[in-house]
Amino acid sequence: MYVKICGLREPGHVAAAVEAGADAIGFVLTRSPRRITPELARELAAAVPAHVLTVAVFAGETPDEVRRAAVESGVRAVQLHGAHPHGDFTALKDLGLTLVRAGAAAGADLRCGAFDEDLLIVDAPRPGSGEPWDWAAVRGRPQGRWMLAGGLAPSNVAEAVAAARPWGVDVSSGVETAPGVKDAGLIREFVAAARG
Ligand SMILES: O=C(O)c1ccccc1N[C@@H]1O[C@H](COP(=O)(O)O)[C@@H](O)[C@H]1O
Repeated sequence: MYVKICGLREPGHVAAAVEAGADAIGFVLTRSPRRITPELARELAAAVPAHVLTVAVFAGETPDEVRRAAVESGVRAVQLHGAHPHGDFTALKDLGLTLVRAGAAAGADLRCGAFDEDLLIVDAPRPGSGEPWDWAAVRGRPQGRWMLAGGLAPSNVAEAVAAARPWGVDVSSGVETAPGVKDAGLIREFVAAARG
């Protein structure tokens, strides 16, 4: 089970996620209570070992804006969340970074790779809201390397995995004590529960 912990802002929480065995760590560089600057993302990413994927999260920025912030932050992957057209992914291909497409299931092409992306995230309608949704509704529909997101937490991730059967899981709110405030204990619990 591939596990991504998203919305990290502090070195201690990055270390907790790495030590807990996360496969990917996300830095939000778009409008959000979790937003950080590309400079801070670069500092945080510098402490992440090479086997853990560092991901910069965007939602609605132009390819040029994404390119600038991604290069500035030194991450190894870019996540475009929401209604980004195929052309946005094509425009970023030459960066040589892992491309992640993310969004709600309704009306979306759920084949990973359909937009030339490397990973797909199937999320709740409101990203980063912590709102659970009907995970079972997508069971058997997404194809390829896809992560389930939206309202996951240590207490429900096993149930969500059993319902949707994803390749991986992605969490933000469920490992926080308040919007944008991560908790090292919840991060550890989440990784263990996702793989349990
Ligand atoms: O986390 C955010 O604030 C965010 C903002 C804008 C786009 C994506 C965002 N995060 C993504 O949302 C899900 C996690 O949602 P939840 O909080 O666990 O319900 C995940 O894909 C994050 O990468």
